[in-house]
Amino acid sequence: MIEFNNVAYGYGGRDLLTEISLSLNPGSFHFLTGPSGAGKTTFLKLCYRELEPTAGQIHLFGQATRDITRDQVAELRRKTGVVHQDCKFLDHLSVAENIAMPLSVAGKPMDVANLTELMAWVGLSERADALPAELSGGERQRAALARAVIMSPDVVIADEPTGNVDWDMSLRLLQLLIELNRMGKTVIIATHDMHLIRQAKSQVQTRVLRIANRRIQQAGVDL
Ligand SMILES: Nc1ncnc2c1ncn2[C@@H]1O[C@H](COP(=O)(O)OP(=O)(O)OP(=O)(O)O)[C@@H](O)[C@H]1O
Repeated sequence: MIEFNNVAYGYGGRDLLTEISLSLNPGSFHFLTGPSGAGKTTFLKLCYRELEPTAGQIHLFGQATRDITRDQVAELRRKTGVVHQDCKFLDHLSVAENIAMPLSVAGKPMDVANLTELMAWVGLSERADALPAELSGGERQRAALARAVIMSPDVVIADEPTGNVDWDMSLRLLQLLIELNRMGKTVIIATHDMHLIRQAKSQVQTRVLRIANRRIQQAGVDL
């Protein structure tokens, strides 16, 4: 589903990531960890073709990213739901309208029942008409997750989804991501939080990837 073949990426001519070869299978659950500035967000951006590698090849859904057309990029983005680290919203629109935004951008009709169900799933039914500025950190993250999955993507990528929330909320967010994985979605989570990884390991088969020395290694079982 996501294949890296001897990939390198750097900003300004200096490699940040190098010799990355790995394969993420459909339905798998991955954590990506590593020190601040190691390149986690950069790696995730390569996984949804926000960035193209400076060397090597990436295949997403069987397609070489280098060769794909603009239309195919749009299609590929629809298959991948992303929860960004800073989860931005359109401040003048309600939470429900923000969550439904990917549908309007794609020119798809809004299925109200589906939106209602999705809002209930993330526990935001009561906040549908609120403005983003009125949400707590945990509510923002859950709204961002709902927005990321409204197009029924095959892959869900979350960049530090629990960075600014307490432990109870972290567990709640993790639970939602585990549920998505049980529905068959491939899940990739970047996090510093080893407690979160341990918690997930007790519930779901996960692979932990760690960035060290510009390379990505599979972490051992000692986490
Ligand atoms: N657009 C950019 N231009 C130049 N340098 C960048 C750019 N984006 C990121 N970097 C640099 O690349 C390095 C890796 O950034 P990245 O955000 O991928 O790391 P990270 O592991 O996600 O960090 P954190 O855990 O702090 O979020 C950092 O040194 C960062 O300053």
